[in-house]
Amino acid sequence: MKRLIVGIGGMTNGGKTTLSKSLHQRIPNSCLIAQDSYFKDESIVPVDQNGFKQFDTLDALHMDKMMSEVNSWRRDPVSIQKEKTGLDLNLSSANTGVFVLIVEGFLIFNYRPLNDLFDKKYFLEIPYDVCKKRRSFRVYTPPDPPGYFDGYVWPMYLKNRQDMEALTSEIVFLDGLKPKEELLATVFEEVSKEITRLKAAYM
Ligand SMILES: Nc1ncnc2c1ncn2[C@@H]1O[C@H](COP(=O)(O)OP(=O)(O)O)[C@@H](O)[C@H]1O
Ligand SMILES: O=C(O)c1ccc[n+]([C@@H]2O[C@H](COP(=O)([O-])O)[C@@H](O)[C@H]2O)c1
Repeated sequence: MKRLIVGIGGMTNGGKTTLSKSLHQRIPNSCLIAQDSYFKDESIVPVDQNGFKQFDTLDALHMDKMMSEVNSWRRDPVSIQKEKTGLDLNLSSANTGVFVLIVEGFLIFNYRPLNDLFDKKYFLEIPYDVCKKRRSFRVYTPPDPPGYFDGYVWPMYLKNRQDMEALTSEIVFLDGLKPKEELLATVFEEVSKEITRLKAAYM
């Protein structure tokens, strides 16, 4: 049984969730893990010197829990898939197939233990004004307070991006302004090639 782990990183509102969900739908035997399911409760997230809650850092996330999910999949992708989809796989397809884990999130390449696991890394980027506009339509829990984007989110993006580039390489940067269908086609084609390569190596 072969495994492939694909990372869909990117800026806030770059289009990670949209792309990852479509990719998951298109790829058989795939699972999806989203980093924003692992935010700590706001009551334990500290504020910075400006009074802004510090959500845009690894400390705001239960990365231990996220890693344990990822490692469960690595140990036994068939069981995890069955758990998530309710569908059983026959043994021969379980043995010969390629299982794909899609991991999406804004800090997935900043966390070394996770970053080390990716076979393919994509990063969706969009310009400042588009990012600010898309974010203004999103309602997080808790919602962004006034001034949060310019006072906290954007400066943290710049810092996190610098840290990411110091830590990792081989990232494919994607222009998040491109139509959703085009982004999906690009990534799907590359991942499909990798699946074919792994299948051939298996035979
Ligand atoms: N390629 C795209 N072109 C235009 N809008 C997009 C594109 N991808 C996503 N969006 C929109 O941008 C917003 C944020 O998308 P989302 O996938 O939730 O981003 P992220 O998960 O990176 O925060 C949503 O309103 C979504 O419909
Ligand atoms: O999902 C949550 O619980 C949550 C609570 C507060 C804030 N967030 C924001 O979620 C952002 C990352 O998610 P995303 O989908 O915008 O990439 C990050 O910029 C945080 O400020 C997310």
